[in-house]
Amino acid sequence: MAKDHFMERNEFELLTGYYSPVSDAYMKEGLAAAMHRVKMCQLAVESTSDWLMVDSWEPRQTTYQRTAVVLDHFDEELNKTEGGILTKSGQRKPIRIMLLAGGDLIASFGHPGVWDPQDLHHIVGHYGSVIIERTGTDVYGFLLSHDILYQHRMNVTVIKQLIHNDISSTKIRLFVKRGMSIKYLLPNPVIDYIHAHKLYSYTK
Ligand SMILES: Nc1ncnc2c1ncn2[C@@H]1O[C@H](COP(=O)(O)OP(=O)(O)OP(=O)(O)O)[C@@H](O)[C@H]1O
Ligand SMILES: NC(=O)c1ccc[n+]([C@@H]2O[C@H](COP(=O)(O)O)[C@@H](O)[C@H]2O)c1
Repeated sequence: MAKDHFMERNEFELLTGYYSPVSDAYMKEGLAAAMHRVKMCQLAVESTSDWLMVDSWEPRQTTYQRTAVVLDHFDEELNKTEGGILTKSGQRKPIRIMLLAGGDLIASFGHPGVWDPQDLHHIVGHYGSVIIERTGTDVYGFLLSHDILYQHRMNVTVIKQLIHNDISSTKIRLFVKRGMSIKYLLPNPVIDYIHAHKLYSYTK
């Protein structure tokens, strides 16, 4: 959906998208070890996408890295180390980095103590965000009500979900735990990997 959005407009040329799985230091209940999550993301993009990739810097970190710091990492690697993108004219141009997230993640910007306001200015003001609508979250209402998001609203692109997709990784993990089928909910190589490594307390 994000790709379609950018292909339809001439504002940006979409270069690539990176999955950046959170490190084990985040300690979110139910998550598999980072090495498995990286592998599953790799299997997913290899089998389904010509523009998505996986970056393993964040999951390799031994301490939790806030999202603002993760975006800085991409900026450092793509724009400072690489010098941006080489254009046809032989010149280098800086790459615009943005946070691609679902509506629920953006709604968490309003949860007290979860995000540092300085980080939010950095993420949305300096980088910008592409938000995919998600069932259960009123993204437009939230954009209006949240002071920092509203201040940087020109840097926020909301993408409408034309077909509602309420798939959730928590539900997928629960299905596996209960021995229920996850066929058609994830790419087959990922399903095979989950079963082969007995992730999410899967027992036959
Ligand atoms: N069905 C969906 N529609 C839109 N965005 C989604 C959807 N599922 C996940 N995302 C987005 O993908 C990113 C990663 O999500 P995460 O790994 O936390 O999984 P999740 O499905 O949101 O987890 P949970 O089941 O706990 O809600 C977040 O930005 C989230 O908003
Ligand atoms: N302060 C922050 O930078 C902050 C806060 C909450 C979640 N996040 C990020 O959001 C993503 C999703 O987190 P949850 O699965 O907890 O919703 C993770 O990548 C996490 O690092 C960042």
